[in-house]
Amino acid sequence: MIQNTEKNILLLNQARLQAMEHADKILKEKEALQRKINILETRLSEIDSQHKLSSEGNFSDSPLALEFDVLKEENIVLKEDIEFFKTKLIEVAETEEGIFKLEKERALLDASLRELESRFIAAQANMMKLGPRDAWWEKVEKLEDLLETTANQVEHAAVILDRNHDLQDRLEKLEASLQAANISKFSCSLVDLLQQKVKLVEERFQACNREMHSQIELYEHSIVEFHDTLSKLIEESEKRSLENFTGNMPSELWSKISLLTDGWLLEKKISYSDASMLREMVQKRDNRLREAYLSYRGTENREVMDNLLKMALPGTSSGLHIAHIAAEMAPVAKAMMIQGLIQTEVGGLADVISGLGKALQKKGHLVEIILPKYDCMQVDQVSNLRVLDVLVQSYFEGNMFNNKIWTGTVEGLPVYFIEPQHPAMFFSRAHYYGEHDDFKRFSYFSRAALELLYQSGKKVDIIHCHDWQTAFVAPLYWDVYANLGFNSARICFTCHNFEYQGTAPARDLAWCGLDVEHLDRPDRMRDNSHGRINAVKGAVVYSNIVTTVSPTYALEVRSEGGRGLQDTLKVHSRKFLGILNGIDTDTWNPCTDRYLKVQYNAKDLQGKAANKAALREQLNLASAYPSQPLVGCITRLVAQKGVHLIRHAIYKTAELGGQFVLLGSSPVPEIQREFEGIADHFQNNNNIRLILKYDDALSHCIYAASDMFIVPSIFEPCGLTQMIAMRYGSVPIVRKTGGLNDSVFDFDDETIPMEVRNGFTFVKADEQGLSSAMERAFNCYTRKPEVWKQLVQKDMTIDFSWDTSASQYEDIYQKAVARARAVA
Ligand SMILES: Nc1ncnc2c1ncn2[C@@H]1O[C@H](COP(=O)(O)OP(=O)(O)O)[C@@H](O)[C@H]1O
Repeated sequence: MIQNTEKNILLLNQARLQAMEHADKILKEKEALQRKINILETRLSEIDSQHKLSSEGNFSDSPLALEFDVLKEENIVLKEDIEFFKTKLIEVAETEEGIFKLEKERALLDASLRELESRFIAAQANMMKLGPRDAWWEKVEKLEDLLETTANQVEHAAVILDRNHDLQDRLEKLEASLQAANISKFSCSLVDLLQQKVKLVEERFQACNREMHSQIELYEHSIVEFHDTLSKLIEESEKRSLENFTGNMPSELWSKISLLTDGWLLEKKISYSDASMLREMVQKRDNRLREAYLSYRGTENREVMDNLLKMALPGTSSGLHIAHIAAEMAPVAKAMMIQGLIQTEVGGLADVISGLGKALQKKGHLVEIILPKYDCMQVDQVSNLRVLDVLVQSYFEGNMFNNKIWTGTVEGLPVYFIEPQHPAMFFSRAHYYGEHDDFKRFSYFSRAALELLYQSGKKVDIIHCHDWQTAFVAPLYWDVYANLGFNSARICFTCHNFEYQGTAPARDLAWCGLDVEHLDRPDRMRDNSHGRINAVKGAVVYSNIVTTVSPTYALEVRSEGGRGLQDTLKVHSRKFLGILNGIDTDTWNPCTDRYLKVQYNAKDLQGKAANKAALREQLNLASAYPSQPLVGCITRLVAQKGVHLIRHAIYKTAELGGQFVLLGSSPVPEIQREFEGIADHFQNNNNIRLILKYDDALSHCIYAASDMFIVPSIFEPCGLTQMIAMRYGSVPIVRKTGGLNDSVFDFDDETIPMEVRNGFTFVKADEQGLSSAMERAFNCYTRKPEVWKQLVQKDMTIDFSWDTSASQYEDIYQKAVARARAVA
């Protein structure tokens, strides 16, 4: 469409050039006309003098004298006509003035068009990234229409010029007639003819004049309208680009610049100081850098680089440089269910990395993620994935190994993927976790990730590692890299689940270059209950900040929930705290969720009902009673999630006359088999459905369709499903533990303010507790539909976004950095 617009602009310019030529012609023609009129006047005066001569010769009484008298009168009339002609010519001149005015407008229009063209070119660069484009296209279409109208008017002006030609022809004929009149000594009939022709010319002139004026008026009107649209378009374009660069897109853009910078540095194309200046500008969201990048994007890499460097002026930055080192990240490396005996932490961590990363980036920090390059990751979720023209070497088991470094953006965040060139092919196993050599794989990765940061010459403020897989980063950083002068950062370690601690024989620590003797001590990395070393313990001891994913869980793990680490956590309690996770409110948004049959919001619950009907149809559930309550449950089927209580909830729902949908699968074969048995049992029951697999799309539909949501966990570090359920208007029924205790507040608990009560809870992990909570929920649903509706609406509007949690992380990061700077 932009190309068409540009074509139209070109056509319009051509038409205008033609119009100018025509205007020149009109001028010339006018001059010619003037000359001819002069000639006519001369001839008439000649005739006059002849007439005089004749009068002096006393022909007054002769018929010739009479004829001369008549002619004299005719001449007078003719003179008057010529005078009239002259007036008309003046009017033509005025018309010319109009044309000149028009010409001026055209010049203005030309300038505006040139500006528009350049804005179009600039806008083209961003066009593909603009959000909803309908309004934009509408404007462009309107502009195109206007251009077309203007072009038509110019064509019309050309027609008028043609008519002027016609007029000239007629004048020529008039002249010829006059000559004829001269030759035949002014016969009366010829004079008549002359008069008629003059009249005709006059009429033509008038018509032409009127038409010209109306065309000029129309043209002027179009120009005004054109300018209006143009300024609106410019205003809108500026607004859009501003929105664009402060909204979601800039993340992507800044991430790209950041990745380019690091790539050039690693490829030794730019110096450390240039790279850090560029990074600082990225951190400050410096507009000059953005503009330089946009204008040189698509040209040679060298050119982009030179121009970005030109922009790199020293400055100060308030944002932090934060590098997350993790084993998962949604949606590119969100762990999948693995059939096998090994229990794996899946799901939650991946969501935290992208959710927290995006929220911190929005707050103005420079956030980077380092992940392993798994062969099974979803590469289609990475933008601009490319391998750097450099190999980063890292130490492992006494040797140096090459690592390929891939870069790309995921959800607008810059991500580095490390692909080890190690014979064991650590991350080409078609699985994320659950390999016999996981300890080796992830200690290798931790070392390589630090090596990447070190070799990039980055002055990172915070290195944030997660769970046992990257817990090695903390001791490696302080025992190895700080000694090399790479010590600007503070280490934050988040344990998402103390169930998994990464233990191994002490000697295995040496693989990644850690000093076994130095670390295999009760106050360092030796496990508290057996002789192995413990990766999570090492991170707790060696990190500057230690967090877990909810305040209640942080309390629980200081007693038996710590799975042996309670004493260590108590010793380090001053740097340990719980921060409740958020949910990704872009992914989990019933107003925009593309998986839903109908999108809806808290004010319009009809949409929710439509999703319930759609899911019932999809799963072949009874649909005779739209208000029959539907209970949902989406979970990994592992002991932590309270599988026996989930099973009980299915039967209890059937007993209470509701419908139950379970989406889940288990890495534990016995549990998987048990639930397959329950699924078979209810196969012909049109109120119970068990879908024993991992299905992201279906999970969205279940959140939207269900009225209640069961989370009966034995322990739950944070839990995301209860928060997602609330956002979709499904009231949670949960056990009071960990993050469930921090996010769900019992509807009937009068010790809590009414406005925060949002679900149904039970304390004891037994069937009675769950049954009683379910009965209370069913009661409220069936007996007090209005109260229930208000509860649903309240739940849907609770803010579970990452914003609050990210602010807490920001706060502890900043305190740690400030302490470090004070010490320095
Ligand atoms: N079978 C499944 N199919 C689709 N999504 C699932 C399934 N099981 C769990 N999930 C998703 O995984 C995430 C679970 O996060 P969380 O509640 O923190 O539990 P976990 O302990 O598994 O990390 C949620 O986003 C949930 O929707």
